[in-house]
Amino acid sequence: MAVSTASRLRVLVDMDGVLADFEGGVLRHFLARYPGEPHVELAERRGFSGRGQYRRLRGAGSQPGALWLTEVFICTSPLMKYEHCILEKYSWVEKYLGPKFVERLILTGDKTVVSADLLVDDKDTIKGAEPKPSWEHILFTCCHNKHLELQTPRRRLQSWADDWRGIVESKRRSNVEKECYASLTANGN
Ligand SMILES: Cc1cn([C@H]2C[C@H](O)[C@@H](COP(=O)(O)O)O2)c(=O)[nH]c1=O
Ligand SMILES: [Mg+2]
Repeated sequence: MAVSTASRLRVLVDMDGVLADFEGGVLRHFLARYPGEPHVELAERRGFSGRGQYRRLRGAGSQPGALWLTEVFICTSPLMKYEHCILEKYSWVEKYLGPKFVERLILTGDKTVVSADLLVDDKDTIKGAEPKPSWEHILFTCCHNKHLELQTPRRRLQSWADDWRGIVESKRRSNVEKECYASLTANGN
């Protein structure tokens, strides 16, 4: 069966805060290392930078899914202090998602230059060299962003129990509609 290219969808799925419990891990690590120190409960987290919120505090005192015709890549930014982080990210993906996903791991400091239809990511603002990224950013709800009100037409995915299939299918429909419209106008209709 011939399938139009607009039906094929590429989805980038972020790692920290989306597939891996980055915030829970940081808090557990902090409590183990600094027992009794003031800390930020997950319910109190605001803003992407946990480090920033901890600084202010001190100053003051899995399972991506895959639908037919949907390519899924893991798209993650390494820490600037990258010595351990890169190996750990590869090992995490191999351990929890399997070797096939290791081939689908994209490490980049700039997600705007990666081409895809959707990017599921917990970071509320994703900026980079490309002012108009090809993907639509779906904000994955996380403790630090759940209080943000999104401007229309921005969309959220509350968790992996939420309707990610609906988002993928609506994107596919919109791509197919755009392709039909483009071919109609190209044919002078
Ligand atoms: C300070 C701080 C850093 N991060 C880091 C952790 C990851 O290396 C990247 C985000 O990676 P992602 O796969 O693109 O989610 O930033 C963070 O997530 N939060 C922080 O507070
Ligand atoms: Mg993230």
